[in-house]
Amino acid sequence: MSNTEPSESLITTDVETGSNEQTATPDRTAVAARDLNVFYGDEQAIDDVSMEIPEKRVTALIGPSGCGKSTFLRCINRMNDMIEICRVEGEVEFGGKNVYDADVDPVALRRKIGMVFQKPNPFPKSIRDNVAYGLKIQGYDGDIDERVEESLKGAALWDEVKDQLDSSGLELSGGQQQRLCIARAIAADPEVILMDEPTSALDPVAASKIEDLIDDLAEEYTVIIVTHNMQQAARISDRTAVFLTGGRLVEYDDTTKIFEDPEEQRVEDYITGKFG
Ligand SMILES: Nc1ncnc2c1ncn2[C@@H]1O[C@H](COP(=O)(O)OP(=O)(O)OP(=O)(O)O)[C@@H](O)[C@H]1O
Repeated sequence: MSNTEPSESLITTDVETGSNEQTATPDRTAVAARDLNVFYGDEQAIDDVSMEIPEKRVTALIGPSGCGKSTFLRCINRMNDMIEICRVEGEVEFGGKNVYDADVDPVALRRKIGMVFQKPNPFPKSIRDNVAYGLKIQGYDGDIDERVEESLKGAALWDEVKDQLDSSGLELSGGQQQRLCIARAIAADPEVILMDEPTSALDPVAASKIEDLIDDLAEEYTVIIVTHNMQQAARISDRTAVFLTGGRLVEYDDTTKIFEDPEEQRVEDYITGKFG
């Protein structure tokens, strides 16, 4: 939330030299979870999680299967609203507001906080309409073709599809379909893009293109990504949050710190493959 003071832990200073000649710009917080608890019926999936996620950075959520990463991600844009037995307590602050406040429109929220899923899910429509569909529904009054082009460029797909915009999105390869879904999210002009294991259904070459794209996206958007692939988290993220069983956030820090010198033995054990 841009009107919130950045937390001290996110302020980068040159500790070694104490130099303040190059004053680093402190990261601003894009999304903050506060005392978040999530239940499916009687079962608790997220246990009292608080964390501030910096703007225009890549934040990775890692941890063993079932530890609540996807649940946490889905809380951020209220995708869990779709799950009847799911109950959320606590707050997720975005844009200076708790997204769970009664006056927040979840549809508008999801335009600002887009989502990309594990399996690419383009609509059975043309490439153009996949990107334009949301704009049309929204009653966008700008130049739709221009926006389609910009979004496809932003998703590093334009050069590959510019001559076939009227072909079905389903005819694209898996990696291209995933980039089309990213273009669809970008078209809505989001601030945050949530990604739930966006490369796990792709071959290594397609996955690597998405990783490069994520790096570019972070220049403009806040990216929050769930990944099972620790090398991927280490390669692409600035911050890493480690969740362990029971939906507890065990450690959250700069990615290099998490991977090179974690505070918690449990985190080191997880990262070195001793469990999970
Ligand atoms: N729709 C649902 N209904 C009931 N329980 C659910 C639902 N979704 C998740 N859970 C439970 O909540 C807990 C956390 O699941 P979640 O999918 O968030 O974990 P995860 O860390 O993303 O797992 P994975 O890495 O396997 O995708 C698990 O115990 C899971 O069984």
